[in-house]
Amino acid sequence: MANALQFSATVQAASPVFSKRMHCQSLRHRPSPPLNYNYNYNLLATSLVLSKRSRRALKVSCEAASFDLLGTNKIDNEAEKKITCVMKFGGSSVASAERMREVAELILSFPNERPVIVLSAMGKTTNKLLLAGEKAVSCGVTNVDSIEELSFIKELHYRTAKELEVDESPHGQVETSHAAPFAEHLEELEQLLKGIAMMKELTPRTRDYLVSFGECMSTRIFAAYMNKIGAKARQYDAFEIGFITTDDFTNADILEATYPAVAKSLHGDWISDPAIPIVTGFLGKGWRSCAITTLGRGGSDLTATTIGKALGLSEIQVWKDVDGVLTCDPNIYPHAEPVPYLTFDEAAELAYFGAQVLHPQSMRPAREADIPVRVKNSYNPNAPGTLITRARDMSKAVLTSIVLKRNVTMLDIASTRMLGQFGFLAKVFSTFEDLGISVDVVATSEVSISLTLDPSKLWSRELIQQASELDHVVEELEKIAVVNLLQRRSIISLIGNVQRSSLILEKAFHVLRTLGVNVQMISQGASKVNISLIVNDDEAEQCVKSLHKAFFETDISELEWECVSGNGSAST
Ligand SMILES: Nc1ncnc2c1ncn2[C@@H]1O[C@H](COP(=O)(O)OP(=O)(O)O)[C@@H](O)[C@H]1O
Ligand SMILES: N[C@@H](CC(=O)OP(=O)(O)O)C(=O)O
Repeated sequence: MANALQFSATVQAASPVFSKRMHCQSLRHRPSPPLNYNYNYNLLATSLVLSKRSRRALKVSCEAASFDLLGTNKIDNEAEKKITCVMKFGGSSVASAERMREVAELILSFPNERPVIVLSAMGKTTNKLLLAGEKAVSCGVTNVDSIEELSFIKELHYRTAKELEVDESPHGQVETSHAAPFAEHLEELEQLLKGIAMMKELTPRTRDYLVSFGECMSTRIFAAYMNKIGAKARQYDAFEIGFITTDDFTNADILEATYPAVAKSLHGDWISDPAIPIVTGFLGKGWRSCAITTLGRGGSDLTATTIGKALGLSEIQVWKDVDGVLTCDPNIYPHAEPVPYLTFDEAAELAYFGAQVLHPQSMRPAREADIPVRVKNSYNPNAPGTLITRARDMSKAVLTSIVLKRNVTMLDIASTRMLGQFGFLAKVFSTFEDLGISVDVVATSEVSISLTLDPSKLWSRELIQQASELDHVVEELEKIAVVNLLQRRSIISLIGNVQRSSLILEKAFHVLRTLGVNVQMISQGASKVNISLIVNDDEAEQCVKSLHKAFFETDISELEWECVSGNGSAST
């Protein structure tokens, strides 16, 4: 069964439902530093004082939610013309003072644009914060100040502020527009790590609160710098301006109420006192918990597309450290090349199946509002980048990109009953639904089903929990089927013009056969842009390299020659 080659349409995991009504609870502010260390930091994170700013944000969110229900667009058209685009800069683009200077210059080099800026945390700050949190769990309260990652983060932010000549701490002074009041965040971060050390536990909720310091500090420093050089800017914490999410800590989804709330906040301020908005990427506020949530790793892309849709902007730009979306991960194969055009479907599939360059959910708001997304390189702004739109000319398109998702768990499930049994698939999928596990790729026959489990959902849990969950899945499925669990598999996704699937498959199987690789499952997505192949983890990289050579380093006419028939058609 493990090697059985099956072919069927992919059943995509159901998209999260966005219909929950926004619950207008009090929007709470970041907790004040504790008066002493003898506290439960979990309670601390929820028992908060409503600041003046939070009360204003609450009012704005509630008004915006009711304004949405009325369906009336109160924002006047003149104002709508003013903000033109959103520009998101990832961690690599704002990793140092020098990079921040270059990004500021880049923003100001578009005098006709009036952008909203979305920033990620500086460089690898998010990883460092997570590591610091892990270390705090076991290091003991008195050793927190010697956590290496904490020192690194402090040093990086103080040094950057110093090099940019912005005040890091307006304590005791009147807060000026070029002050970057992040010193209090660093104090608070240390208190939080002490809280974690005391509790010896790092919950998903605390993890989100912990990583939020990265974006809160980078945006404050950058906004202060913009003001210092005379470009009037205003910093915003996304969780204070209406980014309302589910309470799925570490992987929250944006709720519908976000769009009118964010539009109202940003437009309102723009109209009364225009200044370039500098917004924290990645962060939101849980609609029930009112605690800070994060949108999953790389979530600032989603912040940017959400703002694009909220404000009805004409373009969404995501600035990275590569020349756009590439034909494969450059870390696997350095000869990867930029892809000039993509459809939303292709980009979404590419991101969902593991291309780190875009957040998996980030295409949804752009597609819903039909706003072009441009992926550009902040290190090389002259490179054309990748333009992602609803449709593109597919007449010459064969393969667009190859994506690798590693460390995937595959299940072969064969019914214990014979042919014609109804309800088998329903039972299998309801088991996954009950256990809250989503499925990536599926191939079925009448009595058997092969599928892979979404590692981002499964692996975000603790290791022990993962193992017991997998055991539980197998146990449940064994009530109706013979189950074979296969770990350390990889999904190779061939993103492109599936109207030419015969050509793609012929070529791909020729390559894989030459390598002696046995494909264990194959599935063609209903989206018609993706063919997924499952192979062993240890064979996967070589497969990607060889596939890349065959598809992208071979003259297209050679591919055409092999193609018996099949004109591409425009994708919509
Ligand atoms: N298909 C791909 N195209 C482009 N980049 C890719 C691809 N697959 C993986 N990557 C990696 O994604 C990185 C860019 O994404 P990311 O780290 O999120 O950037 P940023 O932090 O600037 O937002 C690149 O440096 C590259 O190593
Ligand atoms: N800082 C967050 C959010 C983000 O979007 O980052 P980046 O744009 O650097 O991928 C992360 O590292 O996941």
